[in-house]
Amino acid sequence: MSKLANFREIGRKIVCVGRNYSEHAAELNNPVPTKPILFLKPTSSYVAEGSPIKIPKDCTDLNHEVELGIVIGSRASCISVEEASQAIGGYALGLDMTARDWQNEAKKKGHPWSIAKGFDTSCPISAFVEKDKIKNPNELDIWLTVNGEKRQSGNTRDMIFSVEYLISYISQFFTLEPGDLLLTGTPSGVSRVQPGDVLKAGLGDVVSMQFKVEA
Ligand SMILES: O=C(O)/C=C/C(=O)CC(=O)C(=O)O
Ligand SMILES: [Mg+2]
Repeated sequence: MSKLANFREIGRKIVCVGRNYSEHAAELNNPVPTKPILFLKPTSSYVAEGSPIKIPKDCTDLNHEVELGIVIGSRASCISVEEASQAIGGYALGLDMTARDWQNEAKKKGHPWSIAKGFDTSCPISAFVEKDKIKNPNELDIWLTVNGEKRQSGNTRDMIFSVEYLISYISQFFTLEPGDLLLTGTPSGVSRVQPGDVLKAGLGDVVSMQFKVEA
C-alpha cells in the first residue's frame, strides 16, 4: 500500500482551484479566468466517510462542489508542465463544501473566502486512489447526487486548466509536498444542501463516496 494512503493524516496543505469549468463560472455569474484562481483550506476541514458534513451555525446556503483531487507524491517547486505528472502520487474525490452566503458577503467586501471555504467538515474526502488506477486525470466523469437526484455531472476534460498545468502553475508559488491535496474545481450544478440530505459522489468507475448532512 502506498505511503500516501494516509494523506489526510500527513495533511500538509489543501490548495483549491476556483472557476475551472466555464459552465460553473457562468452559473455564478463570474467571468472565465485567464489564470487559475487559487485558495487554501486548512487540513482541519477534512472529514472522512462515516462522519457527517455539519452545516456551520448561521450559514443559510451551504453548497456542494464535487471535485477531482490530486494527491502530491513528491516535492515540487517551479516545475514545468512536462514535469508535472511526476509529482502526482495518487488521487482522491473531494467536496469543496462552500458557505455560499458567507462567500458572497466576503466577495462584496473584498475579504478572503477562508471561513466560507475552510470551516470544519468543509472538505469531505474519499479514500486514496492509487496513481495507476487512473490513466488520464483529464478524461474522467465526475458526478454528485443529493438524495438520489443527479445535481452535478461533468467530465474533467472540460476543465479550463489541465491537471498538469495546475500543478506546474501552483508550484511556481507554493512548494508542493508529499501529502498535499489539490482540488481542481467543480463542474456546474452546485446547489444548497439541507440537514438530513445524503450526498453521493463518484469519479468514473474508480471511486465513490457518501456523506450525510447535519445541522
Ligand atoms: O467566485 C465565486 O462566486 C465562487 C467561486 C468558487 O466557489 C470557486 C470554486 O470553488 C470552484 O469553482 O470550484
Ligand atoms: Mg470549488
